[in-house]
Amino acid sequence: MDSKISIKDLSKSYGDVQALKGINLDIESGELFGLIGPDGAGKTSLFRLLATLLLPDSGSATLCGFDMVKEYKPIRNILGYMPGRFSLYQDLSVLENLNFFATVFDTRIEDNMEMIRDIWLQIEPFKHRLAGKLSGGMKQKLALCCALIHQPKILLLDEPTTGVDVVSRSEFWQMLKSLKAKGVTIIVATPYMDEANLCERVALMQDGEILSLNTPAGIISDFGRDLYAIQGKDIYQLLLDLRTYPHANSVFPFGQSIHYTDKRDAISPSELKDYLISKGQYDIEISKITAGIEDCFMALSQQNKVQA
Ligand SMILES: Nc1ncnc2c1ncn2[C@@H]1O[C@H](COP(=O)(O)OP(=O)(O)OP(=O)(O)O)[C@@H](O)[C@H]1O
Repeated sequence: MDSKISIKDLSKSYGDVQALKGINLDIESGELFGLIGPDGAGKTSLFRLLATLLLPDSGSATLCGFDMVKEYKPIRNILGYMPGRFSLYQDLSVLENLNFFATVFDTRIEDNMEMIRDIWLQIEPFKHRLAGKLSGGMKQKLALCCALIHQPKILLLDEPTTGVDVVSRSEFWQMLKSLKAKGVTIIVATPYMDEANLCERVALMQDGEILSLNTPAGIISDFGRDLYAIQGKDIYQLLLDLRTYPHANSVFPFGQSIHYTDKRDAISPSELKDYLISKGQYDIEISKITAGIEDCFMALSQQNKVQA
């Protein structure tokens, strides 16, 4: 069965808040796709519409060829949804949770073991432990097993790695790659820009709109400006001084440095350094760097706000 997702002009508002503003998106069968954006971008609203838990104000979507509104029943059978926050029963054991989700879909754990075996083996030693007593990483693995127990064709994962340690995050992405190899179409929503690089294609979202839709490499190659990392002793004053530099195009704090682009095509770092020294800065280091997804997101977001 073709497990494509096709979204056309999808909009959703809650009162005055326009959560989704005419989203158009096609996701191929078996693709590992990322919805990347900060809190409030509209990722959960899009998932809840696709999971047939909300009705759109306008627009449409098909999943595996089924219409999201008219054919919601077959969609519920071919879709696995792991919501961001609550999805497990904290006062049921690991095994009881899994059994519960299997029963909801009128199936049995043993009939679907092939699909979940790799993940299940990691949590089986804790099968009698209450879900509420599991670590964050273990809860996430159990939630993934529960979302997969009916062998869905499409899997929606809403911020699955939020609040999870680095090792569990990396293990989780490894699991997603194995699921993709089994042919499951996967959409992962995440606020972590670095996770974009683990997807085949991503949509960068903000304020209910898609700012860019491409492969991670394509998004980076569209950045189109020289980017500099600037360090100095007083990072906050450095930020203020750069923001008042007449040639500054963008100035964003980034860890221990400031990421800077200039309005001019070519710049002389020594001229910029002289300006900063004239402002009382010292121990300044300026180095040209390659843009990351977060730099691209900031640039697109700034551009979008200027156009609005
Ligand atoms: N039930 C609701 N009632 C009113 N406003 C809502 C509701 N659900 C979401 N919103 C608003 O819609 C916008 C999009 O929210 P949504 O939850 O879809 O975004 P998100 O990217 O998933 O962010 P988050 O991680 O915070 O959930 C936000 O401004 C949010 O405050």
